[in-house]
Amino acid sequence: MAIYAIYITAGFLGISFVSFPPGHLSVIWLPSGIAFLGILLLGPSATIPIFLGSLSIKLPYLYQADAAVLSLLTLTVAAIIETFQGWYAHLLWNKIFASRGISSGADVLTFFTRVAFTPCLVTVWAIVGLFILTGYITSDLSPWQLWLENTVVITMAHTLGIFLVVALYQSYWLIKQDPWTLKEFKIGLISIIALLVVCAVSFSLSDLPLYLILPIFLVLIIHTGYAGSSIALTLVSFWTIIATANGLGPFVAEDTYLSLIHIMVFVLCLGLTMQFSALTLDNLNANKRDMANTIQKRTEELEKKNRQLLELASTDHLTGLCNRRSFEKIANKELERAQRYQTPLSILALDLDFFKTVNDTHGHAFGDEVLQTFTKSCLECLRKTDLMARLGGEEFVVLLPETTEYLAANVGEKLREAIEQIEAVSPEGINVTITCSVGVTTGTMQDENIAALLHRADEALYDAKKLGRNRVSIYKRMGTDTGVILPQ
Ligand SMILES: Nc1nc2c(ncn2[C@@H]2O[C@H](COP(=O)(O)OP(=O)(O)OP(=O)(O)O)[C@@H](O)[C@H]2O)c(=O)[nH]1
Repeated sequence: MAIYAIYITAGFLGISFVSFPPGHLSVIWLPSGIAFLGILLLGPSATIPIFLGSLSIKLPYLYQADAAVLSLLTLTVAAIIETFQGWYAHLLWNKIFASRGISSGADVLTFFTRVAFTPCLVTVWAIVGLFILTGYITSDLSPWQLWLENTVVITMAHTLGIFLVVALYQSYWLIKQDPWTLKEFKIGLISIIALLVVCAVSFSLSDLPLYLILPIFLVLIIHTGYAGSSIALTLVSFWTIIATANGLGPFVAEDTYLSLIHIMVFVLCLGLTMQFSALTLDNLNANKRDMANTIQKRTEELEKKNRQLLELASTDHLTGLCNRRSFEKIANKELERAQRYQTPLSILALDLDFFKTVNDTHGHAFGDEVLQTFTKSCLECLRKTDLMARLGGEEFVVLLPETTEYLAANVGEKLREAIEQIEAVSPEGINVTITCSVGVTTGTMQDENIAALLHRADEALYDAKKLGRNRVSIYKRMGTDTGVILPQ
């Protein structure tokens, strides 16, 4: 019902406002576009209202009471041909554009020639022939000339009808999918008003300002793309047709057919050029956006990979602790800070006792498990501000900021006791106890870097091993080595 109402409204408006005598040749036959769109959207069920609409529009003008049967027969055949035109156009659309719509500059040309023009070309000559044969279109011209002129003009009218309706429909969807921003809306509105003013001046005072529509269209294309330029095209087309039909503007010619051809060529050239440019620009902008998104995505991926690499480069893969490289970097900073602010800083060197035996007896994989359990137990005893690292093999170190030598020794003792409690079950089901030796030292103002502390902690650790293992040993200073200036 809605299709029927829209179809006959457009048809009667076309006939009354934008038709030229004789024979009510509409310049742009919008019903052909509505028929196409109706069938495209609603399927076969739309053919009935379109057929009835086509019949209804022509009835008041072409029905002759004295030849009622012939009139009705002619109108029915014409309505069938027009309905077929919409059906055929929808078939072509489905074949070419169903999946992508009109989405590039080249598509505009393909759509115009294949979907809008071809169905009109194969149907209009028959309608015109029928009207000439039945005497509805007459003139002084020879029948062939009359047929040719009318076929050309009406084919173009129907083609432009499909072209403009589809452009408006696509614009509607584009704006619905991606609504205009306030800026786009303002620019679109101002440009369209400017176009209408230019048209008004051109059609009433002088033809010259008509050229101004080109730069205004350019602004519209840049800011509102295909959607804005299609809306403007429709408005300019109707403005042109109404003005010309009223004898105004540059398209008025002595011969009606010439006027029609002028308008059609104008609308056609303007439409194809603007839509081609708009879609090409829209695609360029879309590609630019895609490219920016891809670059951003790739950059984020790269940053993530870099972070992972950095983590891998600074972490020991078995225990998840810092490796020597990252430990030294952090510990050197801590040492500088301790020396600068005169705060205590100590380190512990830890080494599992007889770990080689564990490996040799129960296998390397179990040895790995022991190293992980050892790490976990140590971390549970330490503060978040302490830093434990694996320097290599079964050699570990703990950095204890804000911790004096005495307190560090206590921490070492706590760790030693915790490790002693570990009961690891070997693959053979044997409970394996482990112990560790700990060397303790604290920072001095003379320490140039953390390596000096590591060296002393190692010496203390060596002492612990020498004294029987499973014990904590504090580095003993002697002679020149007594410069402990950091608070104790
Ligand atoms: N399972 C395992 N073993 C390791 C790893 N890194 C080093 N080791 C082993 O740790 C053992 C260290 O042995 P040694 O340096 O002789 O020391 P130890 O047997 O613990 O004896 P002391 O330190 O004198 O008590 C060697 O057998 C190494 O193969 C590792 O990542 N996983």
